[in-house]
Amino acid sequence: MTEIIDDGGTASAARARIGDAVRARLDRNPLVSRIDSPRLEIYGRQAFLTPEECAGLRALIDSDARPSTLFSGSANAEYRTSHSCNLSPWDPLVEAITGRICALTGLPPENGETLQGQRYTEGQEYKVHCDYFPVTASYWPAMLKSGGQRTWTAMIYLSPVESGGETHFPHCEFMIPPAEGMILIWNNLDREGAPNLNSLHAARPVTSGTKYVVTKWFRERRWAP
Ligand SMILES: O=C(O)CCC(=O)C(=O)O
Ligand SMILES: [Fe+2]
Repeated sequence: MTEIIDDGGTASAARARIGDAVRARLDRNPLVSRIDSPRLEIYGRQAFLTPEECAGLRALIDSDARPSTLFSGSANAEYRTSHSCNLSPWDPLVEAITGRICALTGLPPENGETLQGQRYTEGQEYKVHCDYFPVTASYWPAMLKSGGQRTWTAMIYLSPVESGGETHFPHCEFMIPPAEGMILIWNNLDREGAPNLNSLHAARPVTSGTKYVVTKWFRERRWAP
């Protein structure tokens, strides 16, 4: 019997290569800017989606959103107070936008989890967390089989927010205010392919207005839930 090596928490040449390829591709794109941070690889592109596309995705989220759960499956009233939903990959708008995220990053569509929509009304937030999986978590063995560690996150803001709702990276000492249509792309792993603690982030509480986002998390291998 071959034993599966539980290496999602360590450096890995395969994961480092994914980082290298995405970095090279984004660095070459004149529409994409690297956000200056020594501790985290993070990029942004304004107006990745048109206002009409943002409105279309907001309508899909409004039609299906329910109270968010945490990855562990527990509904946590305190920690992630937004509403969220998985967007159907067969919806033509979702399909088109997913294709564009993959073209932008060069990441294979089959490694991407289902596009998730999220809505935060006033007072709602998603407290500090990492998108990569802790290998000590009870759900890690299942994640290892379903595509392994998460690598890059792509997130698109779908609405302007009057105040609050910034995406805050506390170890990097910056936060990004939502701008309708803007995509943020960050590497949850470091250059060696190990989880990067500095990718810790939070969605700060919305203080006025409503915030909508879609998030796509990519795995190191084909996602097979
Ligand atoms: O809404 C945000 O600004 C962050 C969302 C987030 O962290 C996530 O979906 O993993
Ligand atoms: Fe996150």
